[in-house]
Amino acid sequence: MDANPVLFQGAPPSLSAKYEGSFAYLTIRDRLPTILTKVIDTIHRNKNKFFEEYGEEGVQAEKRAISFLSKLRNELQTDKRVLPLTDGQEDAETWNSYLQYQQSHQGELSPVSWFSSPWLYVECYMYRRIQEALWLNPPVNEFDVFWEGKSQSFLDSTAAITALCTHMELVRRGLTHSSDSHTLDQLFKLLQVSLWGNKCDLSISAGQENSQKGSPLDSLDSLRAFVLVNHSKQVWSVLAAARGDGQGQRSPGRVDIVLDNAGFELVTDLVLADFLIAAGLATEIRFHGKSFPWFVSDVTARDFEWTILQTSAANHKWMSACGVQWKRYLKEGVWSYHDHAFWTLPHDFGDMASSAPDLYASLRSARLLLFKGDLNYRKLVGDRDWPHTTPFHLALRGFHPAPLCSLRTLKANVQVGLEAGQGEELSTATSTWMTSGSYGVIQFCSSDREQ
Ligand SMILES: O=P(O)(O)OC[C@@]1(O)O[C@H](CO)[C@@H](O)[C@@H]1O
Ligand SMILES: [Mn+2]
Repeated sequence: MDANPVLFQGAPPSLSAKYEGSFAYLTIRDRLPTILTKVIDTIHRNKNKFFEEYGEEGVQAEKRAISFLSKLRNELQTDKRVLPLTDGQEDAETWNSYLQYQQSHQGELSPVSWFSSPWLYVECYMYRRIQEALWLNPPVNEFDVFWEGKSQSFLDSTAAITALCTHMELVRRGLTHSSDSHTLDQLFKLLQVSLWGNKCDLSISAGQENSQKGSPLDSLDSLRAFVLVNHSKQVWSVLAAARGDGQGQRSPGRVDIVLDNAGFELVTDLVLADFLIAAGLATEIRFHGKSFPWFVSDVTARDFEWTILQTSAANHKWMSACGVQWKRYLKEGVWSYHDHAFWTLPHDFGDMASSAPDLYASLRSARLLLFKGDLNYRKLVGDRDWPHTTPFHLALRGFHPAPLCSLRTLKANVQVGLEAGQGEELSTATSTWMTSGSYGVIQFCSSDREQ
C-alpha cells in the first residue's frame, strides 16, 4: 500500500492540537490520556485471568504491556516525537512511511509530535500503538482491551434492542403488501435510528457507560430538529430507482455499510441492513469493520459475530427471530463481513484510491455506501477546518467511488454542507453543537458530483 497521501490543493489546514484550547487540543490533553489509563487499568484487572490462562508467562507479559502503555501515555502527555512502530506487523511499514511523509511535510524544524501534528493522525496512531503494546507481548497479544466496554454496552441496551427487533419483525410482516410510501417511511425511520445509534460511542465518553436506554423509535420526532442535513430522499431515490418498477431490467444492488461502534449502534445497522433486504431495496449487504480494536468501541469481527450470536440466542422471541434471520443472511452470502487494513490506517479517504486501490475498486461496485459515525466523517472530509458552507462533494476531495451517505452525530469540530448562516445560528444557540453528539447529519453525495 502506498503510504503517501494525495496532496489536495486548496484544502484548509488540518484540525490539530497545535491550536491551544481547540477540541483537538482538549481531546489530546485530556481524553486520550484518560482512555489510555482505562486501558492500563483493564489489563491490570485481568492479571489473574492471564495467570490462570498462561501461568507466570502471562503475568510477565501483562507487566510488559502495562510498561509499554505507561511509556506511551508519558510520550503523549509530554508532547514527545511520534515514534516508528516496531512490531513488524503487515501494516507497520505503511504506518512508518506515513510518519516519514508527515515529517517531510512538517519540515525538520517541527518534529512530528502529539500536539504539533494533525489530530486525525495522532489519534489513529495512539490506537495502533495500543495494539503494538499487545502484539509485542504474547501471550496477551490477542487480548481486546475494549471488549468489556463493548459487550457491556450491548447488554445495557437490551430493552432498546428488544424494542427495535420487535419493530423490525412487525415491519417484516407488513412488507409483502406495503406501498412505496410506507416503505419509504420505514426507510426514513431506520436511517434516523441508525444515525442516533451513533451517540453510543465509548470514545467520546472516554470509556464511560454510553448505552441506549429507551426505545429508539419513540424519540425520532423529538430529535428531528437536531438533524442538520437530511438527504434521506436522495438515499430512497438511489435505492428505489435501482429496484426498478418491476418492468425494467434494473435490479436492486449491493449496499456497503462502513460500520462504526459495536453495542447498540451495531444493532441499529443490522436492523437497517435487514430492512433493505426484506424491502427489496438491496440484494446484498457488505459490512466493513476494523481488523483490530479501534477507537474504544469500533466493531471487530469478534464483536460482529458475538452480537449476532447474542441476538439469535436471546430469550425474547422477536429479538431471537431477528438474530436467526441475520445468521441466515450470512450463511446464504446475502450479508458478508470484511475488515480491510485500510480502515485502521492513518489515511483519510481522499487517499484510498492511491493507498488501497483494491478497496476503492470494490466500493465502486456498490449501489450505495453508508458511512457510520464521526471518525468516518472526519476521514471523508480529511479532518480539515472547512467553512461550514463548503459543498460536501468538494470536501470529499475526489473520493467518489459510488453514491454515498454519511450517518453521523457530530463529535468533532468539522461540518460541511450547511446552509449560509446555519453554523452561525447554531453557535449562537449552543457553543458545543459540533462536539456534543446532540446533532447529526444524513448527508448524501452522488458519485457523479451533481451535489
Ligand atoms: O466515530 P465515532 O465512534 O462516532 O466517534 C469517534 C470520535 O468521535 O471519538 C472522538 C470524540 O471526539 C473523536 O476523536 C472521534 O471522531
Ligand atoms: Mn467509533
